Amino acid sequence: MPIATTNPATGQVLKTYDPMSDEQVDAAIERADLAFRQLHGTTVAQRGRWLIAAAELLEAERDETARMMTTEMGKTYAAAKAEVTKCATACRFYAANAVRMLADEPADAGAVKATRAFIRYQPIGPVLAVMPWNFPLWQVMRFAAPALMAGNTGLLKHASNVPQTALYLEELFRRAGFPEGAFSTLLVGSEAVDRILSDPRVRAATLTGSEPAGRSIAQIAGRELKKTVLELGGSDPFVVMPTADLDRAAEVATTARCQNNGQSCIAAKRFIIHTDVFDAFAEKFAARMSALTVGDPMDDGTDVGPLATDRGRAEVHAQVQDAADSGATILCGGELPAGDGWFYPPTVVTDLRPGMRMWAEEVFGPVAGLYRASSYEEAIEIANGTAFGLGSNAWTTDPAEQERFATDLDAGSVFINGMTTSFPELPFGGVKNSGYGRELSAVGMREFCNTKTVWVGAGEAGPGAGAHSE
Ligand SMILES: O=CCCCC(=O)O
Repeated sequence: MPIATTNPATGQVLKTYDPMSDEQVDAAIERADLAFRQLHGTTVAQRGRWLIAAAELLEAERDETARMMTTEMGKTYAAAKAEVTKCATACRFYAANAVRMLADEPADAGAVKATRAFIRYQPIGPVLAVMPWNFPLWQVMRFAAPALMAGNTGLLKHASNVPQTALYLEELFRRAGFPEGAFSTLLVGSEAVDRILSDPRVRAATLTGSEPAGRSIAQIAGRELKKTVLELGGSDPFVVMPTADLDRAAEVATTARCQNNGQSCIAAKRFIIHTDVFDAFAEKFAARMSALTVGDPMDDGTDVGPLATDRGRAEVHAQVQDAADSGATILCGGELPAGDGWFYPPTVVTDLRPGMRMWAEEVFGPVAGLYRASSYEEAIEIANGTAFGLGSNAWTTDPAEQERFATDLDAGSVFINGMTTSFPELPFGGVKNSGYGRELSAVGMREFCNTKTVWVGAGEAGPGAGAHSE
């Protein structure tokens, strides 16, 4: 894929970039390594001041930054503005909380025969971040803000269709005051990742992206014995039980499926509805999905903009057609629109069966699959019956059922009577083929820290010397 900005609303190529040479990449790695040593000599409070400066820049430049993102990947301007604001909030959150998150953690010295014992969180060095286009600012920020606060440096290999956003991020951190090299963008194709991650100066990698991309990074990192955090695809269930508020559930389901033009790993994708309320929910949901306005993402009245790439749209349509050809019912949408731009209508498909692509695959567009469950147990079986386990949603007002869903849904998060979303305060990540490790919160920040055990004895032969063998 060429490194270029192509407006998904028109299909027009607006700007192209030459990939960086190996020499340029090596120089950036060297700068990241030097900046790591420099950051080591700074306090958390100093790094917090730089991060607050980044937040201020984001807030001041919100509208033009949002316009750039909309032009590069098609999300609505309103959603892009919200994304910039969310990034600023995350910067402020980590600036305010990193001292607490990185503080030495005392342990029970007596229990380990020490005079003092504690855990110290220390940075590990330059981290490679391989990031996707769908939340081009946020996905990077949720890695960068905690990583920089911890004292790590970042090397960004962003998706090839968002080069302007990638370059903006490098500039943002430099203008905010972080040392040269603390955060660098590498304009390279994915074939360069093996060489970068194999460099001994690069200590770890984080990837948000597809399952194949995750496997590839994990393979390289395994060979090189480097830590990875992987946030991969999802096919999140959205279960609706008879006690749920159906109007509210249908409204949130529509947002949960069509947020970001349907292109979010944590979008609800499989709607598992109890038989008793299936018909009522299906009617309300299809009506809401059909009422969404698809069009120019810069227009305030648009709910759903174009998909980011022509290839992505072709894939979504092929999945819908495969279901229709195999006997599924299309309640709304499903037609490829004529004209320029990679638009796709909000679509609801039901009567899905095993063997259809939509049954097993993630659909990365505004397409919902509706499934019928005759009991709680069947709902759980369908919900957990995929290779993914990122987010999950369940709608019920029965407290006992809420408890059961919280335990039984096999996913990195469970949202009851709401939709999956990310917060700087809460860990974010998945299980099964949705990846491993966590981003955000103290848990995410510590993924790229050396969790160092410090044991201090009195120096006498005896307790300290013998402690390890007991
Ligand atoms: O594709 C992943 C989307 C994550 C969005 C979020 O963090 O809210």
